[in-house]
Amino acid sequence: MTQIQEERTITYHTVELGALSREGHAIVEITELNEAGESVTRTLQVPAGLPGERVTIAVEAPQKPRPGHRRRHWKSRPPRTWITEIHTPSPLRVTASCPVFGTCGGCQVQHLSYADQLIWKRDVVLQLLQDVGGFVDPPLLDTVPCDVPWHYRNHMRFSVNREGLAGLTERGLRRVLPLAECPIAHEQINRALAIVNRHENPRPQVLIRTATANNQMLIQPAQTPEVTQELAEAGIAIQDETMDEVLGGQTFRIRPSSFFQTNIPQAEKMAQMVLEGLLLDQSTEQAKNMTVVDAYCGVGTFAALLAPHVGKVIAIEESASAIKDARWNMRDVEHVEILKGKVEDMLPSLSAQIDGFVIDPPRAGCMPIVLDALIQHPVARIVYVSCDPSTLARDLNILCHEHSAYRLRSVQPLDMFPQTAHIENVAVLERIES
Ligand SMILES: C[S@@+](CC[C@H](N)C(=O)[O-])C[C@H]1O[C@@H](n2cnc3c(N)ncnc32)[C@H](O)[C@@H]1O
Repeated sequence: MTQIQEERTITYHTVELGALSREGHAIVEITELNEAGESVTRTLQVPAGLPGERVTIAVEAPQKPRPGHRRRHWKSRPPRTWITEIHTPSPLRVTASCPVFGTCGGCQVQHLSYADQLIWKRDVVLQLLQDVGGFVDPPLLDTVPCDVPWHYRNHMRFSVNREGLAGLTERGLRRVLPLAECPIAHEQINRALAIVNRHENPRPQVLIRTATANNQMLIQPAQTPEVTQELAEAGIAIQDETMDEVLGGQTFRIRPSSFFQTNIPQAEKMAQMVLEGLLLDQSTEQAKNMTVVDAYCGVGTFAALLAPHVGKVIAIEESASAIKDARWNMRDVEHVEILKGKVEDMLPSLSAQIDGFVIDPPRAGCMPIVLDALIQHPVARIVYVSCDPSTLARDLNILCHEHSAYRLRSVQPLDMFPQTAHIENVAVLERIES
């Protein structure tokens, strides 16, 4: 069936859904006739669908540019697809708790039971380690669950609509969905959002970061004295420049533009994995003689937690604001050297004898020059913290197979972002003695 609504062409198809893609959408193939009457098969991603389900989907043809209008995007966008009716639901389906799930671009797998989210995430990592990493039988552990998989995000970026209301953007569109509350945002953020939205927000975005150990909060742009007063009456202390958060028993000062872990209970577990991975098989005395590098150190999270256990920590970070925070956070630690710059620039010229590395790069993974340095000067142990399993698998392949410099000891998926398709991993590598 085809409907034309306000120049939007929508076709409807009743289909059986295939596997979940890495983006958390169900894959399906549909065959249609094109304008020339030829049969064309397309692969589509169906949000909020699950493998094996029989559903009717609506497929919206991308709008053609109007005559005389320049194209905004060079690449044509995939058609918007949504489920209009579920005929046979999957046994793994649960009712999503959020009223805008499926429409909002924030979460992808709220409709999949939490136990199955964990299994699916491990399967995604396994596939990538095999296909991209070249590991036949990788030492992959089960996904570590988040004890409470809701209201975990301590940092949210909201967009503002024409009426000045802050919310999340609709999947595939730029329309803002004003929100009463978001089920993955920390409760303190939801309380603040409700207050901020009593007033017209003048800027296109509102960024809210909350502490979980106390009532401190950072909001950008700065709020008016009236809003700040209303927040104070709700028990929220708006900070001017920095806020304090506690992780691993230590207090970290954080500026709005510095990176900090988003899910504190899971970050506690991750920090423990980093320490154990790096210090494995080392006696307390041996560890005290180690020099370790915390590359991409942010505000110094791992460096500060490692410092009490090792002889020296070298922490490297490029962001000026994170470096300011890291210097403050480790102001009383003598055996930490904090270097401001890009890891790819600093690493090749490090002269110290290094015993271990923590690397926690952005989604793009490590640049070839960083991997080269790790291969040319192999260290006993690397703990690689990754927020993108595809770049992790690529880098592990280079370190372990293309150059056979390291053996992969373990890969531990950790659910930092429940209800979403994001997957965090901690991989432990050890040098192969030549
Ligand atoms: C995923 S965060 C990890 C931060 C830290 N390990 C933590 O747990 O809080 C990545 C960090 O790397 C920094 N960064 C990104 N590219 C970099 C580069 N080429 N050299 C140095 N730091 C970089 C970012 O500013 C960010 O602070």
